Order: sequence, then structure tokens, then C-alpha cells
Amino acid sequence: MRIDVFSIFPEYLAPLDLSLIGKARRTGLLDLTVHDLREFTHDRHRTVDDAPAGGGAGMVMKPEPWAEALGTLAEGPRRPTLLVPSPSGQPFTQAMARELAQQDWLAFACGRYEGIDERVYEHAATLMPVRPFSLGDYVLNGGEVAVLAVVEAVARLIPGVIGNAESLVEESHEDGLLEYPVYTKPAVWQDREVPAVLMSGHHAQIERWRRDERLRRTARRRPDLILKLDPGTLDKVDRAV
Ligand SMILES: COc1cccc(COC(=O)c2cn[nH]c2)c1
Repeated sequence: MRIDVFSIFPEYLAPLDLSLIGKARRTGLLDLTVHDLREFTHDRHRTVDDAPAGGGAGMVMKPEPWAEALGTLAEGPRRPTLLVPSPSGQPFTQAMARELAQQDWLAFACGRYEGIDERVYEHAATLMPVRPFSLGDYVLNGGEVAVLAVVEAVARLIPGVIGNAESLVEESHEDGLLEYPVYTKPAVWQDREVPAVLMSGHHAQIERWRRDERLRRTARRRPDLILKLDPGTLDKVDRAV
């Protein structure tokens, strides 16, 4: 997979050189490039923002640098999907992560200030699919932190990026339920015991306990997810409970 990220703070994306994502880049599994948006400005001050039309607080990102930057992605016939972190974007979910992990080429535009001139979205949409997305109902100072999260959520689903693929099988939100509680040694810690079933060696009982815990935890913390479960999952869990 190829990934291009455009930001006025490229150093914010330095964590993508670390750990499993860094290794995937070094081994060629992931072809990730971070671009400084200011490379696409031509004035002495490398200006990327200006006052909002209609007044109001803050600044808005100018269209020209973005158009030039995104234009470099449209020189050939192949085009990326452009993802734009934004408080007014479509909620990012594990399902979206799975969908994006199937793509060959993703691009990310990191907004700052009050946002990017709306005409950039309109112009970009004539060149490639454009998908504003939100990590949640809160406001960050810019898109870089959201890009770190989404690149990690997507890249870890690419075969070979994380070692043991089986840990991808049972994952939170894979089937709409939250994950069961996990334990490790010691068996007793500060007078707190690991649930006996997990020490029993009875795999069927352990599996049933884990399904029960996933449903219990989801009902308690995310009742909204219970209502969205597809019938197959509910039946499976019903049989288990
Ligand atoms: C596109 O313009 C802007 C402007 C300001 C901040 C940002 C960064 O995104 C978020 O703040 C966000 C993403 N998910 N939830 C919040 C983008």
C-alpha cells in the first residue's frame, strides 16, 4: 500500500517511523511519504492560511497550496482515496479501517486552523474520491493526530504488518461486540484472582465465558452497539449465554 500525507507539521508524523509501521515501511510493505504542504507555496513567507471570508475568528487554509499538492497525486491514471480528518467528517470505524486496508493507495490531508477552503474538497473530488472522516465528537488543533491513529488502524490490517495474524481475528468491534477482559500471570495478584475458568483448561467453557463477557461488557458500556448487532452475532452469543 502507498500512503501520502500532507501537513504543515510533517515532524508530527515522525512516530510512523517507529515499531511495526516503521518496519513495514523499511521492508517495503508500506510505501508512506510525508509531504510538507509549504513546499507547494511560492511566496516569501510560505503562506498557507488567510482570514475567513465573512469574518470570524481564526484562519482558513488557502486553496492554492492544497490544489498544487493534491495535483501531484493526479498526474497518472491511478488515483488515491483522499482522507481528510475533520470534526465534521464521517465517523471512522473498524469497518472503515477494514475497507481502507483493501485500497492500494491512500492520501491524507491534515487540516489546521479553522479548516480548509471548501473549494479544495470540491476541486479534489474531480480528481479522486474524497472522504472527510472524524475520530470523534471533539476538536483537535489539526489532523495529524487523527492521521497517526487511522494509519495505525489501517496498516495493522495489511497482511504481514503485524506478526501473529490470529490476534487480528478476535478483535474488538470485528463483529460489533467489545473485547473480553484479559488476564495473565500471576494467578493471584494483590488478593485478586484470575477467573477460575481461564485456569481450567476447558476450552469450550473458556470460549463461552469470553462470549458472555463480551456481551456483558458491551451491554454495560456500549448499549448502542447492542442495537446494531447483526442477527447472526446475537444468535451466536445467545446460544453461548
Ligand atoms: C479539516 O480541517 C480541520 C480543522 C481543524 C482540525 C482538524 C483536525 O480534525 C479534528 O479536529 C478531528 C478529527 N476527528 N475529530 C476531530 C481539521
